[in-house]
Amino acid sequence: MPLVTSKEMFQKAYEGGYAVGAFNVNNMEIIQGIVEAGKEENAPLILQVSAGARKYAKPVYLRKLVEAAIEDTGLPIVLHLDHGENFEICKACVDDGFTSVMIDGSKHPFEENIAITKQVVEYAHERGVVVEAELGKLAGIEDNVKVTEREATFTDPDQAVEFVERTGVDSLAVAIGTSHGAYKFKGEPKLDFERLEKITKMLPGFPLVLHGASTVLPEFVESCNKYGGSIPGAKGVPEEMLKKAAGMGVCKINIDTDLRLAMTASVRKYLAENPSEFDPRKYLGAGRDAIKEMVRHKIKNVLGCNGKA
Ligand SMILES: O=C(CO)COP(=O)(O)O
Ligand SMILES: O=C[C@H](O)COP(=O)(O)O
Ligand SMILES: [Zn+2]
Ligand SMILES: [Zn+2]
Repeated sequence: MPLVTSKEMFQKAYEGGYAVGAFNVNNMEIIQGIVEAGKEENAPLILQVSAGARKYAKPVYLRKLVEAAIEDTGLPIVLHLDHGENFEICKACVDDGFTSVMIDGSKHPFEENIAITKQVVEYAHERGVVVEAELGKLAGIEDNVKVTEREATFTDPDQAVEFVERTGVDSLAVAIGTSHGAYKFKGEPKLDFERLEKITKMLPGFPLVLHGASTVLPEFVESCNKYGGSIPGAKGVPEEMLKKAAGMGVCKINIDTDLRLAMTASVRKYLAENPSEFDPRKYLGAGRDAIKEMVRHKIKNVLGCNGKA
């Protein structure tokens, strides 16, 4: 099975009322943990690479690791660029063999976002690659740029329809109250489901994407803090809300922070409990196992994409 696009994946997910997990990858252990879980659960997978990940690992290493994951598992896997900020990085990834790219023009005014998205769609579609765009602005941290809650804006449903029609984009990330990182809510978690419902009704059959969708499970935060970490007050999107969104046209759910927490908690614990151990395979192996368990949990208990490969 070669790399696939998300076209058919999203269609099946939309009709089935479930979502496909899009997991951020940065190194071999993360990739192996994710695909081992995907294989055991027979789930379709989206592996996404940010600009920061490309810088950290070098593009060729990530691409070859994902190729290895496909050869190893035989799963349908989408290789996706996460938050491409301009045409050039999207083009580089299309040319590099990615099957999906995100052009994130959400920080630009509406007309500019349309123009830049159209340019990417044109280039990508000619080469059989699908495109995700973003409308509305999420709060939180992205590539070290902090968008404050005041600067964040929710997606306007009328604009979403116009945006999709004019750009020809394949999926759209919407802002309904989620945010990137481990600090998503100060008080009670709340998402604007009325807005989501409106968008879904006005764009029937069209796949939507939810960014900033980590749950920040308390046991992992507690474990980080117990073994020398300091991440007080972290809070994410409750699992029930993610399940609800998956039944409302959201076909792709982005998860990065929960992987980071799983890996960090397990590495901290391993090193704290085994102070004389210095073989990186031991603690990175513990990190890989934790990633695998986290992804299995997401696939089975939150996304509902188990058995859908
Ligand atoms: O949206 C994301 C990647 O694009 C990840 O969101 P989290 O920070 O909630 O994991
Ligand atoms: O949305 C952002 C993702 O979590 C990727 O984060 P990063 O830019 O630090 O790799
Ligand atoms: Zn964005
Ligand atoms: Zn994101």
